[in-house]
Amino acid sequence: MIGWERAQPPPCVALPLAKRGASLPAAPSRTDTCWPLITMDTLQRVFKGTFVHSTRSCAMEVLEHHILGVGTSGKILFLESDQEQENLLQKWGFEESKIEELSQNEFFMPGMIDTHIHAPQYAFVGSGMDKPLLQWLEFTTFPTEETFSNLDIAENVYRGVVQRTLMNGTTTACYFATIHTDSSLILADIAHQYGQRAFIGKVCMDSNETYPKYIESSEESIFETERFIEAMENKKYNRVKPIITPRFAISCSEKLLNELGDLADKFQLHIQSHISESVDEIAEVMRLFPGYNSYTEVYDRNKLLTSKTVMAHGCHLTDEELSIFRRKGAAISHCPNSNISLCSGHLDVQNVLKQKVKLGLGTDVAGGYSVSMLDAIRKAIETSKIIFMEKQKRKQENKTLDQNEIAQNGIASDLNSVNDTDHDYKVLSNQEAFRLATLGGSEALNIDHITGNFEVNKEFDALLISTAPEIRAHENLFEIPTEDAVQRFLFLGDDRNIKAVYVAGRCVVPFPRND
Ligand SMILES: Nc1nc2[nH]cnc2c(=O)[nH]1
Ligand SMILES: [Zn+2]
Repeated sequence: MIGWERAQPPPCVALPLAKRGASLPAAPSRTDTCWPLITMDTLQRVFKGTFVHSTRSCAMEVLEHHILGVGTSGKILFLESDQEQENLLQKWGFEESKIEELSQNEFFMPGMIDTHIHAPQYAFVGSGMDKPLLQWLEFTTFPTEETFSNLDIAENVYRGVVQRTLMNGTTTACYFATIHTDSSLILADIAHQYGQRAFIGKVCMDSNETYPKYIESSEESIFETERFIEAMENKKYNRVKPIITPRFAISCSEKLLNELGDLADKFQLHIQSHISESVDEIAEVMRLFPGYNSYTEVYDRNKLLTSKTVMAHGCHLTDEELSIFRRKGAAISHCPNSNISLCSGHLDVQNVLKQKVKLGLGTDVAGGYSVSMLDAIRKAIETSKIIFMEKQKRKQENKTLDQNEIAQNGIASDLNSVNDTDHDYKVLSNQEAFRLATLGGSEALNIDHITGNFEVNKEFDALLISTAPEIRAHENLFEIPTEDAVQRFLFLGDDRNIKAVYVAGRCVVPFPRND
């Protein structure tokens, strides 16, 4: 079994974290069956300053004057008020002089989680933005992806996308590669080399009416997916895992979808695909799968909707379909840049959250033109504002219709009445968007027991942010309340503000020098 499994109660465990520390328990004897499993985490680094993260109950928690300890395992051992400093140092046997103190302009936030990105499409990011989805796939995307049978092309583009996303603060990326197994393995290796946490999907597609050159048979697709999974297993990467990746229903036969569902189950793997991105796409799916009632049903009846599934877009899902997502514990990756760039539609984030469906953000490079998750945060907020304005406009139009009806008939029919929920619509807050890019992403990928915020025992995936005035001279971010500095970073910041990136406690940006 591979993947980041939620811990089963282990047969034998080390002491609870709170009890670990300076006074180590005696090592068990060699004959003790627990011996190989005991690992003592020792305190490796301590940071002091401001930490900003999300929890289940608080979209954005700002912890000033705090102290955070990271163990050799890469896990967070404590996060407490710095008033506890002396006790903590004593308990963990750590020297005060080794504490790394942040400046007034700096804070730590969790690493961002891109729940949907196409690594090969980095090759043409920012171009081909003048077509709707299906034409864009046919004329821009498939011809480019086809060239990834060439391993040199793959190596070059994949190195670029891993470097660029890491520099922009993506500590976890859920990647689509191409149909080519060997170049997909190169992507896995590069993510591993650079220390990025990643899911890698060898893309599966056995149908392609519009561009038949970029295709595999269903047998080949299953055989190659198994080869990919096995090769990944043999590599034993700690933080890079395979993910079952049917491209979308249009490019997969029912047989292929079904067999991929079986593979996901057999190896207990994560699953990713696209769903209900554009109206034309949905019509095509319903034409190709006449025996199904909805797009969601196509995946669900083929065992592709599980608690480890993340489906990109979902702009046009009905509430009934969303309720299937909720029941199955499947997640949606909201890709607002792509939704706008390809004129696919808007996802109503507030409705998805109301329906209690797991939700993360994705860049969807290169349907989306930015590799930055900060851009995804901004576009998610802007999309929500557009929906808000549309609802306001509808409300105003209906009010006018009502007034006209009253003038004519003395009473208004309720034909024009706006749904109650439309009146309550709230724009997605900055804090909630921040949560979607961090903790939400970890929930969507079902790795929230490992990463997503600064809870003790999770791995330290973090960004050291600097809002110092010399970085952006034209905005005075100096000496403003932390909440305001965070908000301004979310709207105005970029990779220049990201001074360091940590994955599981290891500094991965700036990149280590080779000399
Ligand atoms: N945005 C997007 N949608 C898709 N649907 C199927 N393939 C793709 C893709 O590469 N990008
Ligand atoms: Zn996509």
